[in-house]
This record gives sequence, structure tokens and C-alpha cells, in this order.
Amino acid sequence: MSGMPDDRASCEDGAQRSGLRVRGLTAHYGPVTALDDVDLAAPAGRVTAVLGANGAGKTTLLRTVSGLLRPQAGRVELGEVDLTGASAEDVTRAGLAHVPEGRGVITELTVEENLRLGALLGAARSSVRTPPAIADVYSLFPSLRRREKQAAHSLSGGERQMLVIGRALLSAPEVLLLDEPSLGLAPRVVSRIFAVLRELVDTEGIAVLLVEQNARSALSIADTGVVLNLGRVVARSDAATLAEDDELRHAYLGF
Ligand SMILES: Nc1ncnc2c1ncn2[C@@H]1O[C@H](COP(=O)(O)OP(=O)(O)OP(=O)(O)O)[C@@H](O)[C@H]1O
Repeated sequence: MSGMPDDRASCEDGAQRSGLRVRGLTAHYGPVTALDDVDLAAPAGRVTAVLGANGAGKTTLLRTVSGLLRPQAGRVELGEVDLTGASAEDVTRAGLAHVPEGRGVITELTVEENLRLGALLGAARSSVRTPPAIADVYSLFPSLRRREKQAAHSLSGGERQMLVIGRALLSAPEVLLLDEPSLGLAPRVVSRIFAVLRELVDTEGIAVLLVEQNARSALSIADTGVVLNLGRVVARSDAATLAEDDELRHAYLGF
């Protein structure tokens, strides 16, 4: 893809490490406007939470950023690289990993085989960012190591979520897009996954864009939050300020 950085020097210049930026993003499904002129930034080394009720546009935002849906207007930028309208494959190659809602593991493959798929993508990006080893993912999520030879369909919901996050990390992303990673999981499992994410953001400088209906949990690990309602940004602030805003919490965040 034209303009994509292809060597370490361009990365060190900050071409990608500054994270994700979305400007004026507008997306429709036929007559339904799902995103309306959305601006947001997910900087490197930060967790940015995208919050809002059912139908606010959160999933559409991630699908548009990751190239699954073409926007009607606006721009998606990774550092200085314009990814607007790029294919999902080019977006992944540029360093954006999308973990969709619903735990997209390949159930017939073993845990290790699922992880090897991520490692293939990471190998393709190794001139830009050093990918972790599969052993590193097992260190982050020890329960995956215990099940490395098992088919992914035998995993619990929490383990599946760990597997898809692990697979995404192996692709050596600059930006990790996570759609509802806490959905259906026990609070203890959510805390474990969020703690790992926080550590990765702090140590590796990855940018995380975290879509959550569970606003309270999301704000507990996020640096900043953006609140969507009917496809528009209705609030943005640091996480602590959003968590303390009673009016906003009652109107949009459900806690
Ligand atoms: N495939 C689709 N076709 C038509 N309309 C859609 C489609 N997907 C989403 N929408 C509509 O777009 C709007 C935004 O939906 P979206 O799924 O992005 O919201 P969300 O905030 O992720 O909500 P949820 O948490 O329920 O997934 C909603 O009005 C929804 O009904």
C-alpha cells in the first residue's frame, strides 16, 4: 500500500508509534447513520475506552477503523499513514489488530495452532516491530499453556478471550482494537485480562482502543474515555473525570 512505512527508521521517526487518529468519521448502513462525524485519538501507550449504550455505534467504529466497513466520510490515520478505505488485510499489515466481539477463535485448531496464525502476521511485520514469541503469550496467560494441544472449542469463554488477545498480540500491533472483551466473563477473569492489557500498554507502548458496555470496568483501566450516543461523540475526558460524572453515568454509562 502506498505510503506505508516499511522499515524501522520510519517507525522510529514516529510514523506509527503516535497511535490511531480518527477524524470526522461517518458511516451509514443504508438509511441508518451509525457514525456521525466522529473524532477521536487512541495514542500509543494509552488505553482509550469507547463507551455508550446499545446501538451507540461502538462496534461500527471498530469495523470502520479496521477496514471491514467503508466510511462515507472522514479519515483513519495510523501515525502519518492514511488508512481510510484500506482493505482489512492492509490495515492489519500496517499494525492494527482487531479483536471482534464473540471470540473469533478457530475452534477446530488447537490453541497453539491459533497462536501460530498470529505469529505468521507478526513475522511479516518484524522489520517494523519485534513480535513477541508464543512463549511470551503463554507467560501472560498461563492457562493457555496448559491447553496448548487442545482444540480451541474446548476452552472456556475467558480462555477464548485470552487466546484471541494473544493471537492479536503476536501480530505485533501498534494499535489493538478490542470489542467487548468482558462480555459474559466472570469479574475475576475480566480483571486478569484487563491487568495484562494495562501492563502491555505500559511496557510495549501499544495503543488500545477498548469498546465496552461495562463502562465501570473499562474506566478502571483506561486513561481516557469517549462516550458515543446515536453515533455522535457526546463526551470525552480523562477516565477518572468520566467515572465521577453522575449525570453522564446515569444518562449514558449505566452505572
Ligand atoms: N449490519 C447492520 N445493518 C443495519 N444497521 C446496523 C447494522 N449493524 C449495526 N446497525 C445499526 O447501527 C447502529 C450502531 O450499531 P453498533 O452495533 O455499531 O452499536 P454498538 O454501540 O456497538 O451497540 P452494541 O453494543 O449493541 O453492539 C445501530 O442503530 C444499529 O442498529
